[in-house]
Amino acid sequence: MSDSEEEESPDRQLKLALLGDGTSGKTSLATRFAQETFGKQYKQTVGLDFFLKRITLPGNLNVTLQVWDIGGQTIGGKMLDKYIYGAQGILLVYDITNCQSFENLEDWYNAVKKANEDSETQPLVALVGNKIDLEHMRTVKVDKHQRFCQENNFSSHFVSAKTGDSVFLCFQRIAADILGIKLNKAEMEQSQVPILNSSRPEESCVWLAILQLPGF
Ligand SMILES: Nc1nc2c(ncn2[C@@H]2O[C@H](COP(=O)(O)OP(=O)(O)OP(=O)(O)O)[C@@H](O)[C@H]2O)c(=O)[nH]1
Repeated sequence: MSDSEEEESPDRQLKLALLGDGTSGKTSLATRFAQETFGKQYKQTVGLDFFLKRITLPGNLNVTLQVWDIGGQTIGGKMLDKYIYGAQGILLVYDITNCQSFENLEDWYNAVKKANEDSETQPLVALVGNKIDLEHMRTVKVDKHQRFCQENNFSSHFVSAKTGDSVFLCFQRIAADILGIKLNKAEMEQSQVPILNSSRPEESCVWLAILQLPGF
C-alpha cells in the first residue's frame, strides 16, 4: 500500500449557525462548546463571531464543526441571508425564562427558509432551549417547545451554557443527525453530563477569529 493510501481521510466539515434573539445565550453556548468557558458578563455580538471545534463521532469519524455565532441584532439585516447560506445545521436558540425569545423564533425560522428557498438541500434545524439552570424561572412551557418541534420537524434540545449541561451532547447529536450517524445510549449519556470538569483530550479546539462586520 502506498503512503497516500494509508493517509487518514480529511475531516468532514460542517457549518452550524446559531440564531435567536439577543441575550438568549448563543455566544455562551458557542464558547461553552468550543472553549469550555462561561462568562456572566453580557457582551453583544456585533455581526458574527466564528468558532471551530473538532469532535470525534462513533466510527472514529473526525468532524470539524464551524460554529457561526450570529448576533441577535442581525434579524432583518441584509447580511443575515449570507450568514445562514450553506449551513448544514441551524440551532434556533431561546432563553427558557424569556417568552419573547421563544415567540421570535418564528421570524428567525422564516429567515432560514428565505435564505434556503433556492437550495436543493435544506439544513437540519434544532430547537435549543437554553438556561435550564434557571428552571425555577421558566416561562416557556415544555409542551410549547415540543409542539414547535413536531410541527416543523426540528430536533429538540434543552441545555445550560452556564453549567455545560447537555451542551456537548446537543452539538454532537446535531452533527451525527446531519451525517446520518446513530448515537447509542452510552454515547449520549457520556456527553450529557456538565462538561465543566471533564477533559476531552481527543478534541482540539481552535478559536479562529472574530469577525465584526459593520452595518448592524
Ligand atoms: N443563567 C444562565 N445565564 C446564561 C446562560 N447562557 C447565557 N447566559 C447569560 O445570558 C447573557 C447573554 O448571553 P450571550 O451568550 O451573550 O447571548 P447572545 O444570544 O449571544 O446575545 P447577542 O450577542 O446579543 O445575540 C449573558 O449575561 C450570559 O452570561 C445560561 O445557560 N444560564
